[in-house]
Amino acid sequence: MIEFDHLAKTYTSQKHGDVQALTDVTLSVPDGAIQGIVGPSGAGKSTLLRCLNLLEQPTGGRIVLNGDDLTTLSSADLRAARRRIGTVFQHFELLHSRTVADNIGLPLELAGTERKEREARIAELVELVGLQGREHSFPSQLSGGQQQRVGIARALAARPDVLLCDEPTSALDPATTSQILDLLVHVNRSVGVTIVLITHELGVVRRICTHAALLDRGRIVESGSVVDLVTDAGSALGQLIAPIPAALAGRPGVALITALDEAADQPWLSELARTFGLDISVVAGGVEQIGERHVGKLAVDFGADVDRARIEAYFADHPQVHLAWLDRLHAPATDIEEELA
Ligand SMILES: Nc1ncnc2c1ncn2[C@@H]1O[C@H](COP(=O)(O)OP(=O)(O)OP(=O)(O)O)[C@@H](O)[C@H]1O
Repeated sequence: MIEFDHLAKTYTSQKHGDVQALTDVTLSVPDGAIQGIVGPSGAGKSTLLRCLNLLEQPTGGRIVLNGDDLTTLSSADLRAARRRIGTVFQHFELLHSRTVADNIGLPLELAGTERKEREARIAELVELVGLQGREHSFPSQLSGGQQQRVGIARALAARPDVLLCDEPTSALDPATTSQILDLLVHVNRSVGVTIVLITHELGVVRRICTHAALLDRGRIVESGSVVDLVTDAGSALGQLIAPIPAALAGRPGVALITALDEAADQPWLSELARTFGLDISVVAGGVEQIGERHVGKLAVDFGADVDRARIEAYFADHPQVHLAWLDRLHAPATDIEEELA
């Protein structure tokens, strides 16, 4: 478990004075989660990342990793703690004069691991990330996706508790992005490493994250499991991850109906229409795969004159399906939405 506990970071410089990059960040990341952190430019994502990988000292609050407070470590303990956090970078950051194997083994070399043990670990990692046969290639001989595979293997070399991914796919084309995201899920499941992923791309969150947090102006505005967020009609972050068209906001008689897994596949919509003799139409949404879950999210038009109490009574009897009238919801934060689109 990683706990950000009222974390704060203020940069002080003569030129800009005090800049409060993180104000009061409180967030728990469960073991084995893939935690996405999204936010507009300047929200504090990089600062949060640099505090977590111990490159930056917070000015307030704590970061607790499996019970250890990382913000109060001595410099000797700091070195050991850094090994518990592997970082995957946006632009790979490989050493171009070193082969794939030597890049992957670098953290072990720096930690003084003996050669035989290092070689065995490198072989394991090469297989894990699917780079068999490329061990002796140099980074310049690899595609972007292959270079990121090296970056992921290197970050895992010292068996960290946390894999910190900083925009890991934003330098890659869509097909390669998809392969790298699959690899991150594979690594998460097979090694059990917790992943914290900083991204601008909501599609990445939708595709692989189990948990998400929205950071804005140095604060966590919203956080939770992705499934809870996208099935909560009042969640602005859920709306960003799995949007219903903004044009429908506030339209009378339109409700957002959400359902999970088996419930998402049930013919409850036609049952509803039959039971009440209603003409209803689905105006947006569908059933989507979000991570491993099946999430049904539909905007349904019951007509402006519908007897809401009767419909609500039906949903009260069907707790696996949720209903929220769109004209009773708050408008989503469109400025953040535009930046993250
Ligand atoms: N070394 C620094 N000195 C002073 N201010 C800084 C420093 N690094 C970041 N900041 C400021 O802190 C705030 C948060 O910046 P940060 O880079 O963490 O945001 P971000 O969400 O990662 O943005 P982006 O997505 O554009 O990279 C911004 O106002 C930024 O100007």
